[in-house]
This record gives sequence, structure tokens and C-alpha cells, in this order.
Amino acid sequence: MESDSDSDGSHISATPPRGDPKASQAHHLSPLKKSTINRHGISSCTNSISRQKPVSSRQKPLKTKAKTKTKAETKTKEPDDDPPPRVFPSADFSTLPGVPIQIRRPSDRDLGPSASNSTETLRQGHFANWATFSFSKVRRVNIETTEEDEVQPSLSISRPETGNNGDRNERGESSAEAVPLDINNESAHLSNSTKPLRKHPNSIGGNVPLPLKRRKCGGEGNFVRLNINGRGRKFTSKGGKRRISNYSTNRRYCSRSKRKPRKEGEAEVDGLYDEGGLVSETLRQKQEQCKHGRFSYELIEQAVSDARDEPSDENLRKLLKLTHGYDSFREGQLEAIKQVIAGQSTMLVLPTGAGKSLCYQLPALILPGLTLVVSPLVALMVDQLKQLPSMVQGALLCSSQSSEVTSETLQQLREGRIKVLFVSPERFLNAEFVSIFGTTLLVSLVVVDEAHCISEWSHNFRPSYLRLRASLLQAKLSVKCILAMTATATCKTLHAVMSALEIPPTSLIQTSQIRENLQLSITLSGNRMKDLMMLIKSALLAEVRSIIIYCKFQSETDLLSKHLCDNNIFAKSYHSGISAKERIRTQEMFCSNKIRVVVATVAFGMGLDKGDVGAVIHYSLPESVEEYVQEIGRAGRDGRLSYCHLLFDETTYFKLRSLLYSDGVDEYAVNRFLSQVFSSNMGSTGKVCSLVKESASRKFDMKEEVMLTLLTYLELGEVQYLNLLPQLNVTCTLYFHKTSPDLLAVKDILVAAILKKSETKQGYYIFDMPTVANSTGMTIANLSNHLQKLKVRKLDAMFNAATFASKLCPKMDGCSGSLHTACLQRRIFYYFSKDDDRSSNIANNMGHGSPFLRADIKVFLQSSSHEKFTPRAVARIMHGIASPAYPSTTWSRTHFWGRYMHIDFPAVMEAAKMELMNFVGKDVL
Ligand SMILES: Nc1ncnc2c1ncn2[C@@H]1O[C@H](COP(=O)(O)OP(=O)(O)OP(=O)(O)O)[C@@H](O)[C@H]1O
Repeated sequence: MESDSDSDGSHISATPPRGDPKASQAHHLSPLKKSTINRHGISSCTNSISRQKPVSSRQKPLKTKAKTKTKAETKTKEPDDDPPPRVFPSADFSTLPGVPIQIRRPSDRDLGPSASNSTETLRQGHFANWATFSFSKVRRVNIETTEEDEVQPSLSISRPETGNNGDRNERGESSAEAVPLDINNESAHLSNSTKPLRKHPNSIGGNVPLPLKRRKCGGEGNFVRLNINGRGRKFTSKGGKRRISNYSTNRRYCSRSKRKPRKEGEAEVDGLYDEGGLVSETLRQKQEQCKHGRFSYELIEQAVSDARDEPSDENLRKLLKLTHGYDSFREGQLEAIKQVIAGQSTMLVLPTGAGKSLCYQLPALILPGLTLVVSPLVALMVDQLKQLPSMVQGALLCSSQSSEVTSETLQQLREGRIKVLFVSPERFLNAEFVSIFGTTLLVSLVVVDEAHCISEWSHNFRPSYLRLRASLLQAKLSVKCILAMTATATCKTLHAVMSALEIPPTSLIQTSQIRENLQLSITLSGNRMKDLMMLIKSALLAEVRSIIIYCKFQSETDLLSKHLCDNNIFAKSYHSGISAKERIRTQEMFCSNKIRVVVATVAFGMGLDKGDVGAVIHYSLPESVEEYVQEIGRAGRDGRLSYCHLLFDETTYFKLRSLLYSDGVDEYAVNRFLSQVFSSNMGSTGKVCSLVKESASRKFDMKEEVMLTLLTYLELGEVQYLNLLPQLNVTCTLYFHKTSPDLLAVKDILVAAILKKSETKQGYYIFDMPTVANSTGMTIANLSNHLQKLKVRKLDAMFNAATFASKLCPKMDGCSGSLHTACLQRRIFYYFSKDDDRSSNIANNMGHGSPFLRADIKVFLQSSSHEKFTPRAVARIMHGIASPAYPSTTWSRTHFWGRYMHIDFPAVMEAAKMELMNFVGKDVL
């Protein structure tokens, strides 16, 4: 999704105008509520399911109309082998559902630790990077369905927190840049096949058969290959996802902090953004500032203490000068800061670039506890993190971080070493995260950035923002003070936000939406291309060095930029169809004035802090006034006179209207979706269930965001019907070598359950993780761990037996010296009588990490940049193991060959994966 605010602080400007100064003119909707239409997720929900009580079988079906703007993105991830299973990334999954949403029916209403932990652990573990939503049913609902309301029991929704930018491709689909959905085609097919609604009394309960066929297949073996979610096996950063590992700003009060040796995760940070250079450079500059003592920490500490004791204008101004170097506050800032320090929840509406961040940065220094900033996009978090003053220790948590980095950040958090933490709203689904606050950690302030996302009436509604209600925040974080910030909000939106966050009307601070240094002009154009060229070549813009041209369609941006280049105006296009690497490059070139014009869709501009953009030209009508205000706000952030010209024509207007109308969801589709969610096949209360997003999206002809919105309402409405769980990918494939699976099943209850619950296809066993977890009573995390362990269990058993004999044997029953007949016989007996677990706890000496591993892998990848690697291929080379594509004759020549044999193979794979992800845009298999 796009960011929405990026206007500016008109009010400042000691700088002379670029042109002639004279020229300067400058409710919470329950899932089942009565109807009203907005343009996002759910427009109206007229239906008959009571919010107060579960609906009885006699009640009418759900009726819901919905519209949406999808901002979705999927993540893919390669999995991993037993007697053992091995990751098998190349099965044919064409007929399988892809990434799932999970559903769980818990017995309690809260996020069950097991549920959340399980999914979180999985995400951070071997199968990291898979994205799913999960939820659990709390109560039963009866709604109507049709007989064809059957889908695979898994569906997943992309993570909205990363880079989906909301622009439109040639078909007019709003972004969903990384989601390989062909909704148009599929929906056409589906709508043809839909039958008239047939009423079933109590149909939720049992009309939806599982379509999974169980075919038995003779296993071949003693070796099992395992693949989780085969569809996503391609390990790539294509599609514009930015993967963030971790970075935190400098230690608080750097002069005092010891420079800790960089850990792997920290190295990753720089690596990641070094490609774009957007963040690391800033962080480095801050480190330099600290090193050279530009800040006087004693003075700052004194000023902080003074402001804490007496938050007067003077004390706050003094602190501002010391921490930020500014002489005065901008309009609205001081008032907002004072309110927040006083513990008063505040709604702050300032234009883009007006300095909203300062309104939590200063309080963060003064307030005793943590300042938690909730932000809709990772890219925004990155931007805000880099803007934190050096003396404020900040960090971010996002799902694309490795488990190592996440754990480290959580640890720092527990220890109170982080002052400002940036998270996505989805983070509140994570029980481990939430549990930190229940105990010792004090949260002084929650900042809801881009707060308009809470409202269905805003231009950027985000379902996960519904989680940000005062009551929930208070219950989970015990926080008293909330600061909601936005640049663009209508009255209706403001009302919705303030009531959700329980901010009293008296605590609204709002300034004008448009800065005075922006000169606005409009042309109704019969030939936009011609008019645009005239405008750019006009005297008015001749001197303007940096120009942004906004288009509605990706193809337009490519066409225009080419045309401009043909006319000797150096321009580049920017939209979500372009690789992330290329987009970062374009932004960099623009910021360093190497290109004059960026021709972009709405995807461009979020977090752009280029002060001297002299003109913003709209080549098409923006989809809302909010969008217009936000986009023109990217001009003249330096306070100088800047030009904003809108070219519009009726044809585009009509086309956009059609697209927006077509971007809705029918009540019938919502009804079918809910029927599926509440079908008995989705498991009973307390069980995790899953829905595969791609197939459900096609089946219900519904965009992922709409499905997520519905699920969120079902959780957060007045009646809680389910618990959403963190995202998880659940489809898993096993292949058995040598030993018959049935024989293995006798030894292992998990294998037995898998055989029962799998669909077999050409010898592969394909199953849904939650289904197997539910049937065995395991958590998904345990299931995942168990599957991984199966891979090396036999080897480990042999190692354990040998280690026990050589090191631990009490030398009884004839064992002495190196003679261990008796103890080995006993071990072998236990092993074959299935009780081999007793020796499984013997620690081996495999290392799990090395400070140089990531750096070496990085160097290796750079030195072999012409090759395509998988994490496993890199790990093999690091372990000195040849494979058909990487024979030892060639690859043993690299000095990295076998260098990390002592480090556990999965740990090397994980490190390789992280480094490969840094090759954004590179096609990594
Ligand atoms: N009092 C001030 N005096 C001078 N500059 C300031 C002041 N407050 C903030 N700024 C600067 O203004 C710029 C914009 O600030 P900031 O990014 O916080 O704006 P914002 O309102 O959050 O914008 P956006 O909506 O784009 O996120 C930053 O470079 C910041 O350092």
C-alpha cells in the first residue's frame, strides 16, 4: 500500500521562494452490520447475523456489499529432509492451494499462546518468510451456503506490511504487486459457474466437504523429502518486497555506549539497505555524529530532566535545539508535545512534511517508558527509524526479519534498551510480543501513524488497523496515552479514528492541509501528452530541477518517461511492476539530482524526504482529494515556491469511475466466504484451521484484503467469532525414500497422522499442517520442529549412541576402555524397539553461528554474482559438499569451500538465505 502522508510544513521557510513570491498564493462496523458503502474493504454489511449472539439456523443469510482496494503481497519461502524427510522444493503444486490463512477455534477468547507462538515460531524457524493469516473460531454461526461452497481448507493473505504500493496496472487492477493472482480471468470463470443461492438451514455446520482426496501411494523409502508450501519455493525478492532484517539506531546516548561488535543481524541491516543506500548511510552519518561528539549528552540529559520536571515552552525549546538543532517548533508541534507529555491522548493532523515525527520523538526522550510506533508499512518504519535522533535508541520489528534478529530485538526490548519501537499492526497478533508488555515493560505512549487507516472511510483503509482500538491497546499494553497522526483526513475519518482511539474532541490539533508555498493549477486537457510537454518546457518549469509526474497506470509511466527521454528530458518511470532494486535506484538518482523527472504511480513518494522537488504534475485525476493533497505535498518541502499542476480529461475520469465500481465485492460472495469460514470442516473450537488465499480469492471472486477485512471484523466486532492468528504457510509435501511410509507410520505417530491426512500425488504426500497438528494435538511449531528433526534423526541416533559409549558410558556390564559391547547392544535394542529418543539429547559440537559467516557468504555471492544459488547450494559449498550443478572440480577452488563445515547446516542455510535476500531483484531459485 502506499503511504499517505507526505505533505509538508509550509509554515517554515526562511528560504527564498523558487519563483516569484507574489505568484505564491499561495464506527466500528461489526461484520454483520447494516449497510453503508465505503470504497475499501467492506462497504456494507446488511445481514442477518446478529452481533449480539450467534445466528441461529433460522436467521437470514449474511448480506454484504463490499468494495476494496487491494494492497497485498505474498511472501515466499523455501523449506527443507528423514528417515528422513528432506526439503523438496520442486514438486508440482499446480493443483494445490498455495499460501494459507489459518483458522483456529480456540477455547478462549484471547490469542492463545500456543496458537500464536506456534505460528510465530514457524515463521521464524526453518520455514521463515511464509506468510499467512490464521484465526480461530470462538463461536458458532449459522449462515446459508450453497453446495458448491467448498474450498480447500487453507487460504492465505499476503502481508500488507511490506511494499505493496497501490498503483494500477494496465488492467486497472490496483497494485498487489507481488501477488500472482489473475482475478479477472478467474472471476469470470467463477461467476459463470456460480449457482443461485440455495438456503440450507444451519448450513454452516456441515455442508462443506473437504475436497482433499486421500490416495495411498506406495512409498519408496527411507528418505523423506519435505516441502512446505511448494508454490512459494522460489526464493526471490521479486515483486518489490523489501526485506528488512534489523537495524536499530545507535545506542542511546552514544557517547556512553560501548560499540558492540556487530552481530550477524546487524551486518544484515546495512547490507540490505546498502543496496538502496537509503538507510544505512543515514545511520552511518548518525554514528559519525556520535563519534565526533556533536551532541553533548550531559546537556541533553539535563535538558530532558528539566523538561520532565517542568515541560515549559522554554525547556522544550531548549531540548529541541539540543536534540534536533532547530530553533523553534513548527505550528502544532509544541501543543501536541505538551499534550502527550501530560498523558493526554491526541489527534494530530498536520500536512505531510510538517514535522509530525518530532511530536513523538521528543516525548519519547522525556517519558519514562517505551514509545511504540505503529506504522502501516515497513518502508515507512525504515524511514522513521532513520529519522530518529541519534541519542534515541530505536528498533523495528517486522515479519521478514530472521528469528535471530527478532529474538535479539525482543530481548533488548525486555531489557528496556529500546526507547522507540516501530511495529506493524499485525504484530499485535503475536503472543510473544504482546506478552512482553503484560509483565514488566512500561509503555508510555502508543503512536498510531497514518491513523486514517483505521477508518473504512479513509483513502487507505487497512483491516489490521482495526486492531488499534483504545480498549485493545489498553488491555494488551496498559498504555494510557495514544498519539494518532495523519496528514489527510476528512471529518468522517477523523471521527472514526478518534472514537476508536477514544481521543476526546478537545484533543484534536489540526492545521491547514496544504502549505502556502504550493501554487496549484489545473488544465482540462484534450491532449495531455502535448500539454505536459508544453508545461515542462515552459518558462515556469524551465528552472525546476526536480519534478514528479503522477500517472494512474503503470503503462502510462513507462510511455511518458520514454517520451520525455526522447525529448532530452532525463526521466525514469517508477511503479510497483518495476523491481524493488530498480525502484530504489531510481529514487536514489532522483534524490541525488541525477534524473530530473520521475514519472510514477501512486507507489512513489512514501518516505521521500527530498526538500527541493519544485513541481508535482498530475497526468491523471487522483482518485481522491486526499490522494491529491498527499501527492502535491511532496513538492516544496523546503518551503520554497513550488508548482502543482493537474492535467485531467473526462475519458480518464470515466475509466477510473468504472474501475472503482468494478472494485467491489458482492454480498453473495461474502456470504459464500463466511459459509466456508464457519463450515464444520474448518475445525471445531480450539483448533487451527487454514484457508489458502489464492484459491479462496478465485473461488469467492474476492480480493485478499477483503477477506482479511471480513476475518478481522469477525474477530474484532462486538461479538468475537474467531481469533486471527499470525500468518503462516501450511501446505507441506513429503517424499519417502526406501522405507515404506506405512512402516515409518508404525514408529512415528506424526508420520501416521500425515499419511491419514495427506493427499498423494505421484508419490508425494501433500498435507495441510494445521490439519495434521490438530489431529495429533501438536502445536504447529512442534509439528514443524518434528518434521525438521526427522531429517537427521537416524544420523543423530547413531551419533548419540557412539557419543554415549565413548563419553558417558558408566563402564558397567563389561564395558571398559574402548570396549562397549553391552551399552551399544542396549542402545541398538532401544533403537529398534522405537525407544531411541532416550539418547537424543546428547549435545553435538556443531556450531550454530559464526560472526564471519554472513560476511563470508556475502563476499562469496558477490564473487560469483553470475551464478544463481539457492540457500542450500550455498550451504553445500560452505560445507564442501558437491552437487551436480556445483561439482567439486570447479567449486572446491573457492576458498570458502568447506570453510563452515563446523557450523550446523541449517544455520548456514539460514545465513545464506538472508544474504541471498539482499540481492533484491535477483532471480534466486
Ligand atoms: N521544528 C522544526 N524545525 C525545522 N525542521 C523541522 C522541524 N520539525 C520537523 N522538521 C523537519 O521537517 C521534515 C519533515 O518532518 P517529518 O518527516 O516529521 O514530517 P511528517 O509530518 O512526519 O511528514 P510525513 O507526513 O511525510 O511523514 C524533517 O526533515 C524534519 O527534520
